[in-house]
Amino acid sequence: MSVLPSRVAALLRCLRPVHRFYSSPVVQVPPPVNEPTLSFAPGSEERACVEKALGDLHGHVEEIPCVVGGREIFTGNLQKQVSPYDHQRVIAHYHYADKDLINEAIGCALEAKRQWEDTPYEHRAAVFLRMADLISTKYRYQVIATTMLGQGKTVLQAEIDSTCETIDFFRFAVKQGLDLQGQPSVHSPRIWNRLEYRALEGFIASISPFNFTAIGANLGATPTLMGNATLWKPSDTAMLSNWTMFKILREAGLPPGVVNFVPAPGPLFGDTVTDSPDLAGVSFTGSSTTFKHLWKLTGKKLDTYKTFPRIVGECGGKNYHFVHPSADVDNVVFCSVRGAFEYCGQKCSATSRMYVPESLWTEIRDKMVAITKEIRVGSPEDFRNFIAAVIDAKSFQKISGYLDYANSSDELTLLAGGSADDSVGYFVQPTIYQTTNPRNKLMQEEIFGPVLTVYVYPDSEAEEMLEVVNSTSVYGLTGAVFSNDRYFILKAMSVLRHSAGNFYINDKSTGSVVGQQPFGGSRGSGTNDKAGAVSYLQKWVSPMSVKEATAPCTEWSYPSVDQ
Ligand SMILES: NC(=O)c1ccc[n+]([C@@H]2O[C@H](COP(=O)([O-])OP(=O)(O)OC[C@H]3O[C@@H](n4cnc5c(N)ncnc54)[C@H](O)[C@@H]3O)[C@@H](O)[C@H]2O)c1
Ligand SMILES: N[C@@H](CCC=O)C(=O)O
Repeated sequence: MSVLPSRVAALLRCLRPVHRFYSSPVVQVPPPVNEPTLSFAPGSEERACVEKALGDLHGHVEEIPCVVGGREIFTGNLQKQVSPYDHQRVIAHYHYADKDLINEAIGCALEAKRQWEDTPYEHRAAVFLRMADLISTKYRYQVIATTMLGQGKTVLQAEIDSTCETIDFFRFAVKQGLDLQGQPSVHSPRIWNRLEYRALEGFIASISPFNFTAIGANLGATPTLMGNATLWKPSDTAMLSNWTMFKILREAGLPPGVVNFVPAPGPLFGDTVTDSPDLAGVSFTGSSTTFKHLWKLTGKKLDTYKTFPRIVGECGGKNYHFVHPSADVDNVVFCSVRGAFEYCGQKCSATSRMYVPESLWTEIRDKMVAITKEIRVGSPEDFRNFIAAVIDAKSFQKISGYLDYANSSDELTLLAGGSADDSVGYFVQPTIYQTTNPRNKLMQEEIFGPVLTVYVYPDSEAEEMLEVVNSTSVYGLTGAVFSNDRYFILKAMSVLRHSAGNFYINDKSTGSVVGQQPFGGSRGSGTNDKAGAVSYLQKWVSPMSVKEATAPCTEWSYPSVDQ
């Protein structure tokens, strides 16, 4: 048979438009909406429920095992978790894993992953939707109470974190996980192109911080939505709430070994997981120091891995409020008090440096100082208190060190607070300093406590000050500009472009909401993969392009080759 006709046909095929097919999702998922935040106002039903849940925990000391491949393991290396606002009150004993158990957990994760990654997306998603519903209903008050007790959150802070944000993480992830599985829309004749969204090859080490129960749950569980298996190392000081979350994952039907709950000393865990050739990813949230250490460890061991581990890290911040002379004073005052002092300044996004024009300073100072003096500090179980204690002795000492330095520095004037007392709990008074040096270390370093430092600038230098804001700290997490001058806002956004991953206009630097303001920063604040967004989930898939020919190849040469 002559090759010419088929060559001509091939040529004609090249000239014809390619066929296009439009794919539709195989399944649809319930459209996610943010979980409504309950008020816990006096007399409300939810107030009564949370009081009961707190009452149920009185005198109770939870014993927390490691859970590896679905087996609860009580190693006997017992640690204790205390309540930060009453450090004599032990709320949990937890068992530390050793190196061998961490390695066993890696083996279990790899084993469990085989079946889990072959499980269709909708079945994995169903578990996540179930987890969200269990938290929203049956376990809402238990999750809140364990977060209040263990991490010292007031009821509203526990609600927005441990229930609302966790629920949002899970429900939005289900939708985002589907959205990210886009398919090629162009197919040449007799070719079908597909993308298979594989889990990563290996296991994921999820290492979470103390300050958000939701972050623990998100780091521990969410990568598994895409078919992965994790080792979740919770923070020592968030153990009780994180254990409560883990039990909910289990009850929702997450198969054994998909998430392995592995309390362990941080450095031992870090060293052991990075020693494994099967390390496929690190999902970390915590301090920049710990993250850099982990990154260096993986870098040093890079030649030992089967694949390049994905490294995601969300870290610290030195978040600012910049006030322009055109700003609304009361808005600045209320936002700054909340931004700086809610949860004792222990949100990574907490406002900790502030720039105020001379013309507004007297009014802003007087109002902020008056409110700060009114703030009640004490046990969150007493609903009159606005903030409780900082997380532990180490943090208390670190913050006290900053107060000692500031109280004796010529560059800083104490306006409110400035004292701390750890006789019962780790209490630090909400504190405001004014500095004469915009680059004083209180304007640069993350303190992670209720300490706000203010620099007052001449009104005429507002634009020049933006560069000072931009270049003062190594972080780039959150920041806010308060102004009613649109051109100034525009200018600020340009100069401060890389100073914040979450930028606020006329609002506080804290309080991002999943699905609305994807969260994360760059510079020293991390890899900015945006928790709660599709970009975070994307890190946990390794797409495979599949090209399938639906008819055989009929020739080996080209029309351009003369016969
Ligand atoms: N950017 C964000 O989204 C975000 C969110 C929450 C908290 N944070 C940051 O987290 C910090 C507070 O959290 P923290 O005090 O729990 O942080 P941390 O760095 O002390 O601890 C975080 C986790 O790392 C573990 N760890 C410690 N050393 C380790 C090692 N060598 N190897 C492996 N794991 C190790 C800890 O046990 C803990 O589980 C603040 O800096 C805050 O800004 C950032
Ligand atoms: N989502 C939180 C930050 C989490 C870090 O601690 C906020 O925006 O306040």
